[in-house]
Amino acid sequence: MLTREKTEQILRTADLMYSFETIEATMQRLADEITDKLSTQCPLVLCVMKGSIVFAGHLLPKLTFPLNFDYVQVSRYHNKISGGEIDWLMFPQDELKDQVVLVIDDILDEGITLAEIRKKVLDCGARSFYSAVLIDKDTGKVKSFQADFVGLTLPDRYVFGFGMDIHGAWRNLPAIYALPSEPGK
Ligand SMILES: O=P(O)(O)OC[C@H]1O[C@H](OP(=O)(O)OP(=O)(O)O)[C@H](O)[C@@H]1O
Ligand code: HPA
Repeated sequence: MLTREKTEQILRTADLMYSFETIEATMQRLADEITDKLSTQCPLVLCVMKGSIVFAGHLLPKLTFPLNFDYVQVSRYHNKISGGEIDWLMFPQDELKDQVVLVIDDILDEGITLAEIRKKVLDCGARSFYSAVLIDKDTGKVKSFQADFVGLTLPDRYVFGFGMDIHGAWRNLPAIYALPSEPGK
């Protein structure tokens, strides 16, 4: 875990990428798009913990149609800033058969996490799979996964805030920040 001093220093040297106001407006647009597509289908909405807790908390009250809710918990970054193997910590496999599933995640980076979740959800018998992400990171590479609903895009920098962590910290920030860009990027 980071010290308090180091945690505060990270924020002081970071760049603000999206304010709370921008994120809130984006949330309403996403909710409208999701409503257009899924409002008659009583979807099972799965939020991907931990990162999407803040996104889910703001988006769900804007989805004013019948739905069911549960969560998946996976970790691929393990509080680091580059990804590795996926650890499956919670997966509600018994609930998925014949469901229209909407998975909501904070960030689509390399796309590995959501590609694996989609495979598992469909293997468990879901009728269809949709995904909504708050951030789609422009990695400059072809991804194995595209989201159906995308909030905002960001350049290929490590970002945190609004649910996303930096070494486990700052998920609680109401805006999105990026670590200083590396020279040459
Ligand atoms: O597109 P990818 O490169 O696979 O990365 C995206 C995933 O990484 C983060 O989760 P993380 O493993 O950090 O766990 P967390 O949600 O607990 O922070 C984020 O919340 C996404 O689920
Ligand atoms: O840039 C990121 N920030 C936080 N979590 C992440 N998971 C994948 N990429 C990121």
